[in-house]
Amino acid sequence: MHGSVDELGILMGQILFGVVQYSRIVLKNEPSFVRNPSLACMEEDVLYHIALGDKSHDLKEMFSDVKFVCFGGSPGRMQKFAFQLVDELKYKMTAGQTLCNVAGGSDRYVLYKVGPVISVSHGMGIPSLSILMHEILKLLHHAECSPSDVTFFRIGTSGGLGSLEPGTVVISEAAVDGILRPYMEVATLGMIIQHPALLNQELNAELMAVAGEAEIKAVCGKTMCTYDFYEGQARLDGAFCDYTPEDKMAFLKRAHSRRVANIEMESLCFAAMTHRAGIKSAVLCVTLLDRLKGDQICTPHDIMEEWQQRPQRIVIKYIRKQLGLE
Ligand SMILES: O=P(O)(O)O[C@H]1O[C@H](CO)[C@@H](O)[C@H]1O
Ligand SMILES: O=c1cc[nH]c(=O)[nH]1
Repeated sequence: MHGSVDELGILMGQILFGVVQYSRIVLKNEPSFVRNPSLACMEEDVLYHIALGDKSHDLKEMFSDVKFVCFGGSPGRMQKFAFQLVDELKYKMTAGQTLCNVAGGSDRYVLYKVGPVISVSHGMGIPSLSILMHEILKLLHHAECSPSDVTFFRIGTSGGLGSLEPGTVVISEAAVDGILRPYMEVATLGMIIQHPALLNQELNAELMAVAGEAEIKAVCGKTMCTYDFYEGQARLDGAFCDYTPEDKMAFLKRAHSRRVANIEMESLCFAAMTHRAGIKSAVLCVTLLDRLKGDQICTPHDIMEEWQQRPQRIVIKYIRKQLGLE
């Protein structure tokens, strides 16, 4: 790309036009973990943040049987989830064997594999998830998994809106950004590219049915994904706050009137990147509080632990069904 303003203008026009086309082409295309011709020309692909690589590791041997990838923010939660999978999937380990963090060579994320399931932590916020998503998608590509056979889940926590009893699981029908737009914007080559943040309604219906069977209270609704926990989510308890309690309530009520059921910080990227790859995915987040009633999260730890398990229980039951274990 050359530097003149005119050339840049033409390029922007072409690319911006191309983006509109591009979104449509992606929808018609077969699912694909990667769409990047440069990858084939690289001598080695180093998945730096998960300390794996396509030359340093036999990714096909390690991961070709993966069918489900479960993401969640905290390393501890995803480690516990992995150990729970060992029990629930009746995963056989030889004497003295234990699960190991496959991404242990890096301390950015943890990644465990239990049979056909990956449990991986993504940290907080879109930038952290986005890095991991690129590397997980490339990992599955190098492992020669089939994109139409793999399902991604985000199992997390959120703030609820609109008289949802805390502890309710929200299954996201779509993700919207902090000003309620249904796409993730990525600044690319000096331009803003918009990627639609869509999720799979069929999968959502199956998950709602599974939640019903497990007697876990769950609802479907839009999820607002923000870039910040405090001002981005209209909290009054951040270090800075330039709005009134009335402004906060008016904003949250407006969001709720547009079908927003909960607020968290990764669903937009999760939905946009899985949709772009054509991979089936779902976001299930338990609500930790009703944001129309407050901002601070002060529920006792043991209750919170039990609530956090709820999205995990739904996903485990769904996976067990898919694997013919129930
Ligand atoms: O779902 P988990 O991982 O708990 O993440 C939620 O909690 C964090 C904020 O406390 C944000 O990352 C938000 O999305
Ligand atoms: O209110 C909340 C609770 C959890 N996570 C969020 O992002 N917001």
